[in-house]
Amino acid sequence: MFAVLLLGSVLVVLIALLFSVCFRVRRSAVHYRMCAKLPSIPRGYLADFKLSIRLATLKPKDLLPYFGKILKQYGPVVYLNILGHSYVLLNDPDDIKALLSSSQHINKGPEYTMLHPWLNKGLLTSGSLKWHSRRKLLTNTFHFQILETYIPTFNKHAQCLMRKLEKMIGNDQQVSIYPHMTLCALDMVCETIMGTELRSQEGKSVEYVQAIYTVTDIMVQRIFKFWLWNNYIFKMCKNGRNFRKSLKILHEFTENVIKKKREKLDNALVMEEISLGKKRVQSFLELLIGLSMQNPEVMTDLDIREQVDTFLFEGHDTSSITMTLTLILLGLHQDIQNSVREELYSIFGDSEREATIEDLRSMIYLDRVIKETLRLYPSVPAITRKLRQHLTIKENQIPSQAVIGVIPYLLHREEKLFPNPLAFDPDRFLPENNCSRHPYAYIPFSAGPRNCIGQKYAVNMMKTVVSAVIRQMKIETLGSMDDIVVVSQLILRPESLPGIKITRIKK
Ligand code: HEM
Repeated sequence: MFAVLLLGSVLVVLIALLFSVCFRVRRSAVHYRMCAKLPSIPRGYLADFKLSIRLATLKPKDLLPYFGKILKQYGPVVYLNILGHSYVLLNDPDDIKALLSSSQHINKGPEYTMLHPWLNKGLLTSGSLKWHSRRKLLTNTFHFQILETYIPTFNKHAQCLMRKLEKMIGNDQQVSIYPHMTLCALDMVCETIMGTELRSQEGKSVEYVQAIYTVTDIMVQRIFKFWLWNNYIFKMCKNGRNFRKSLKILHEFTENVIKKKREKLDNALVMEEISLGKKRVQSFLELLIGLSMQNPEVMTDLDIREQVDTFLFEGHDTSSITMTLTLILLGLHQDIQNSVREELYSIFGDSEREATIEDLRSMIYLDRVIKETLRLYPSVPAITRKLRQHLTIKENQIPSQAVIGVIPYLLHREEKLFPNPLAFDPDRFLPENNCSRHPYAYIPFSAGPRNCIGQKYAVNMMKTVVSAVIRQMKIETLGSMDDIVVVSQLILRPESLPGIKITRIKK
């Protein structure tokens, strides 16, 4: 009897396995049949293998131009088979709208899993279920009334930056502003969102910033170098060891930020008020700590750390490169810089007072300058999604499980969307020019339900810093636009930038 039962069970398991294999093979066959109908670069085992090798061996600075060439030759919809994985590049605003505006296609591509050891399932990397509840929760902490309270902190750190830049005035030295902008942005994000002073501009968190560079650099290498995909191989190689070392620095840093905040809130009464919802929640870290007290299983320490890591990274790295490039581009276009300064004089006159939220709103021309900087150099140069269902775009149907890549860096340089695309011209964003443009032709903050939660925050921060500099200093860039060399490392990073010369403006 026992033997019959055992035999029966084995049979059931075998049949289930057989069905599962058949289902997968069938699904895979359907998948590849649908992919075969998509416009593509030359196909075949050899061509696919060559493509994978090419991507793995390209220099980082050549990646975006390489995808640019592919899109020019085969686009705007191109299928790529990278080691058996289906990728589809989209470069038409209508198709991009179909993808990004959908509430179905909100799961990120597999490259984001490389971020998991660092950001775990923070807002940027989480999948649908967790993402929905967290996004709803955290959106409140970016309400415009809360953003307004951040302006004095932005001013404080902008003034600290000014004091550092002033030391570089007049001694004919070439200034590399990117490291200064990075630390300034980090101080701002940490103090506003986390409510904790970092003083990185005073030389306190250099190790953290260096660790971010190491981690993002290694992650991008891993995305394209398929032999590093395997966890064991990765762990054993030099890159894997450096990655772990830097990760330790990053996690200790954020754990410290959280610890400091917890200490600040250690006053039992304040804690009680937060958990009872009596106190107005000011920073998002307070909100998360308050929730973890009410419901420790729903908001664990790891849950808090993943959001802190995500917001510190996304918040400072994206804005610092944009502020740097805005100043460099203004230094290359003196007429545009003068127009920005005129606008600032019309707002502030000769006064040296700090900017208010109303002032920032009045900086309409500077707004266009920042938009144009983000057009040429979107801080997030590429976005991916993994389809959970088929996606229909015009005559093409892309199967579920395919990974879609949208590359704002290339989209924003399309001649038919932005004539003379390499020219720096803020007037492209005059209302009369905006209204005839497709809303998905310009997407530096992405679009749809998974767009950037920090967009307004970032614009306020960038206007505060750039206006503080341009009100008091003349920037001259020593070089040309060709000297701006950027690479895609999940976010845009400079490979080399022209230096600038700073002169004080005589009043
Ligand atoms: C120039 C500044 C910025 C740019 C260009 C930018 C751009 C973007 C883009 C394109 C995305 C979508 C990424 C994707 O789909 O993979 C995104 C997401 C995100 N950004 Fe920003 N960002 C900026 C500043 C900020 C700031 C200041 C913060 C926070 C303080 C922030 C927090 C986030 C978060 C948390 C997400 C994930 C949102 C989600 O998936 O729901 N960003 N950002």
